[in-house]
Amino acid sequence: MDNEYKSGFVAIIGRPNVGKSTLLNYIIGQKVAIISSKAQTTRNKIAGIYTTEEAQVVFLDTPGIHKPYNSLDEYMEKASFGALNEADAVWFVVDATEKRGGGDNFIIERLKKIKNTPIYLLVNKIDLIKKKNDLFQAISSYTVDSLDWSEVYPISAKSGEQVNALVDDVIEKLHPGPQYFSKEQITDHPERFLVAELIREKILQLTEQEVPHSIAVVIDSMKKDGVNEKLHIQASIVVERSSQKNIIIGKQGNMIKRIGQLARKDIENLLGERVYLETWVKVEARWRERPQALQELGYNSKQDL
Ligand SMILES: Nc1nc2c(ncn2[C@@H]2O[C@H](COP(=O)(O)OP(=O)(O)OP(=O)(O)O)[C@@H](O)[C@H]2O)c(=O)[nH]1
Repeated sequence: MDNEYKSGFVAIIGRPNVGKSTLLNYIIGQKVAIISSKAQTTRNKIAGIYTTEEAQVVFLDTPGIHKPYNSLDEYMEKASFGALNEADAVWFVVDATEKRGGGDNFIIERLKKIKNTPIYLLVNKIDLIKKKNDLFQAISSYTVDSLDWSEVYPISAKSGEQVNALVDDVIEKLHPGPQYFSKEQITDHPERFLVAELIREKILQLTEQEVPHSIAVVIDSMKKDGVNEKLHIQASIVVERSSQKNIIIGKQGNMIKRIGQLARKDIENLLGERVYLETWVKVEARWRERPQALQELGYNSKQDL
């Protein structure tokens, strides 16, 4: 009988928008990675921590992979492949409703270089597939002329179908190891980071087109003046052009108000306390192309890779 405590790292990788963050959130049961229907939502490697009496699994959620375009994209790509080197297992997630494409092949080629680590194929969004044959075709497009997957799981990160079996399976394959984090901890990122991500999530959800990729959110301060006081959070929303600033502020400040209201609700749920949220919108021309600006805005390669 094997009573030893097990632990390990599982990297979740895949093209943008395939449902990696949704899967992580389903498993952890709390909002640790932000979700939106716009691609490239996840920028930093986020560890979700799943702890049971028998095992602890640290999940590394990686930014979606695509061809590097600017400094920020390069940073995102490095973060994704960096996570693979720390992993005891890799979950490659694909979208059952999308055809296998160049982006998938690019990742598959990189995955081929990994030795001695179980690599799973997760065919996600099966709740959207109506015909059995369509699912069969989706799966076989990733199994033929591809990697020799350790396991193949058709799943739905949204409804949770097959997700528990998948988690049990990966735990089964982990080696004995220590419990790295306390059982209450669900992520290793500081609260500030999660708070900033929740604000960014609301902007992504409420604005359209060019604005989303040109924003960063920085938490300037988080403090409490007294025991019974609300937690006072000051946040800056950084954009690249003044036209974007106008969009985020909205007519008579309506947009920024709405962003603040929705973000505050989620932040209060996350932290379990009342929050007073103050936001400013700042213009920083071309911040995505300047490594210095990326560092200042918290995309610190030394710290995060
Ligand atoms: N129907 C359905 N939708 C899903 C499922 N999983 C994810 N989605 C949706 O797909 C979209 C993208 O999900 P995310 O979890 O943000 O995808 P991601 O892979 O983390 O995206 P990036 O952060 O851009 O890399 C969201 O609108 C999700 O609600 C699923 O199993 N079924």
